[in-house]
Amino acid sequence: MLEFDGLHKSFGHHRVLDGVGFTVAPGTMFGFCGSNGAGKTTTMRIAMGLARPDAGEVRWRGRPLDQALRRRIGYMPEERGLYPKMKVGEQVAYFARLHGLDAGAAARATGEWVERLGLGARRTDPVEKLSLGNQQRVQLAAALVSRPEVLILDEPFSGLDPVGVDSLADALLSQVRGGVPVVFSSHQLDLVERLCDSVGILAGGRMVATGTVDELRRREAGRLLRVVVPDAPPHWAADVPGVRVVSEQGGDTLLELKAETDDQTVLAAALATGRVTHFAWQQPSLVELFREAVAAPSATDVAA
Ligand SMILES: Nc1ncnc2c1ncn2[C@@H]1O[C@H](COP(=O)(O)OP(=O)(O)OP(=O)(O)O)[C@@H](O)[C@H]1O
Repeated sequence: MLEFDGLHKSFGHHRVLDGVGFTVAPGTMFGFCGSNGAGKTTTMRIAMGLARPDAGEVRWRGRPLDQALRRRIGYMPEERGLYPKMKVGEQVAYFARLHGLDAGAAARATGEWVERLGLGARRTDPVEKLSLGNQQRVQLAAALVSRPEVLILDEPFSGLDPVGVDSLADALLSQVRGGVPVVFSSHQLDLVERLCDSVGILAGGRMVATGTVDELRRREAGRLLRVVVPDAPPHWAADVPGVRVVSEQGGDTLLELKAETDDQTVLAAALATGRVTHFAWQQPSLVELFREAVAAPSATDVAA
C-alpha cells in the first residue's frame, strides 16, 4: 500500500493540509481531485521530500518514504523539471541513470519509452523545440524510464491533445496492470471517472470524499429520480409529497426525493397521469459529486 497518513501543513498562518490521508493499493489508479489551491501539489511534494509536513507521513509498503525509497518512485512535478537545451533522448536517459540504471539498461529503456510515447521522431531535438504537450510526454518518459514501483503525477494530462491523453492513459493503465500504484491529480474529472479505481476529493485541507466513483455515487443514491411520462400534464409531480421537482422538460422530469419518500408512491403518481417510459435513479457524474463535496466539506470516507 501507498499510504498518505495524517498530513498537516501550514505556510505561515495559512493552513493548507489539515490531516490529509488516503491509501492507494498496488495495481490501482487513484484520482486526486480538488479546487485550485486545495493542496494537491503540496501533498505530492511532501511525498517526494520537496516539502516538509508539520505532521504525518507517507509510507510505501509500511515504510516511511526516505530518499532511497523515493528513487523507486516515478514523479512528474507540476512545474515540470526538464533541461531545455538537452536532447529528448539524452534527457530521458539522464533520468534513468539518476534512478540507478546502468548505461545499457538506460539506453534500452529510453528507446522503449521514447517510442511508446510517440517521441521517436523527436529523439535528437532539444526539449525547448518541442510543443508543450510533447514536453509533457518527455516528462512522463522521464518518470517511467526507471521502471518505478510507484507513480505520483501532478496534472499529467493538462495541456495534452486527445491523442496525447489516450497515449498517456494507455501508458498509465499498463503500469497499473503491472502492479504499480498510480496517483495523479487532475481537474479533468471525466478522465478521472474513466480511468481511476478510486478518487479522493480534497477541500478545506481534508479529504472530504474518498472511495470508488460508484461508492461516492451510492452515497448520493436515492436522491435523484428521472421519470419520463410523455403525455403527462405539466407540473404533474408538483403535488407529490416528499418530492422536489429539479427540472421539467416536456414529459421528462428530474425529481429529488426526501429520504423517507417511497419511490413506488412516485411511480403510482406518474402512472396515474399516463404511460411511464422511463423511471430510474439518476447517476450523478463525478463533476456533480465534486461540486457537492466541495460545497459542503464534511469529511466522509465511504471506502472506510
Ligand atoms: N511554498 C509555499 N509558500 C507559501 N504558500 C504556498 C507554498 N506552496 C503552496 N502554497 C499555498 O498552498 C495552497 C495549496 O497549493 P497547492 O499548489 O498545493 O494546491 P493545488 O491543489 O495543487 O492547486 P492547483 O489545482 O491550482 O494546482 C495555495 O494556497 C498555495 O498558494
